[in-house]
Amino acid sequence: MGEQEVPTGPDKRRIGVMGGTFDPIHHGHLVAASEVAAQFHLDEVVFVPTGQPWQKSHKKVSPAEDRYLMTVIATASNPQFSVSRSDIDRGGPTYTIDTLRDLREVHGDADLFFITGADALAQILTWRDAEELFSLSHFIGVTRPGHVLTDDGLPEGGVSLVEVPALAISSTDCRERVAQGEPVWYLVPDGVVRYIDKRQLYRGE
Ligand SMILES: Nc1ncnc2c1ncn2[C@@H]1O[C@H](COP(=O)(O)OP(=O)(O)OP(=O)(O)O)[C@@H](O)[C@H]1O
Ligand SMILES: O=C(O)c1ccc[n+]([C@@H]2O[C@H](COP(=O)([O-])O)[C@@H](O)[C@H]2O)c1
Repeated sequence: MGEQEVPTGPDKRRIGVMGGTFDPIHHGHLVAASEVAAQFHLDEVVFVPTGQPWQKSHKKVSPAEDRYLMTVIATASNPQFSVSRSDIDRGGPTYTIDTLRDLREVHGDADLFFITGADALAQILTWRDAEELFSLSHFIGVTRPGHVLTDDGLPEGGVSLVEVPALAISSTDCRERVAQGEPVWYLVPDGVVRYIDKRQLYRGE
């Protein structure tokens, strides 16, 4: 496993931020967060489920409370992982610039490391206030099967690229499997399988 050197202040807490729609959260998200936490010696990874993901407004997205609870269930057993309601409670469309400002208020002068898959990293220049994002957090792009990981066009020194164990899992595929009556065991944590069943999510989609 690689060890990563990135600029940081002395004795500052190092906090990973894993933003996502998490509809549902799956093992691809969890492995990415775990691997980055290990390689970057993070003290904590905060998972932040989106409120309204504006770039997914053409898609049906499950209620925020269901996505929040699945994220809590999936991360509960890891003492390094926590979940923030910041994007959900702010209301309106979710912009990462707001997420990072909120986390800065809560975590003082900690170093923030925003974790994105290769697909999300490729879109980052379309995000609100893209140029300012890099002054609030370091960005970590992780490999994802089917996507090319590159920092082309992104600010020098603002992004690290990291190889994580390849899990060809997507939330879209999980939703489609449930809709077709196929299993999602071992693609998502056991408690999330049970929660999807209990709340009858993704049926008939
Ligand atoms: N299998 C995976 N490997 C690495 N990164 C991933 C993986 N799945 C998702 N990510 C990253 O996790 C973050 C949140 O992803 P998101 O919640 O949109 O999941 P998704 O599987 O891409 O969902 P959907 O299929 O609904 O678009 C994004 O930065 C995304 O790139
Ligand atoms: O800030 C933006 O404009 C922006 C646009 C699209 C996505 N994001 C963030 O990127 C993360 C992954 O988003 P998604 O839609 O792939 O789940 C999540 O934290 C989103 O809030 C942020």
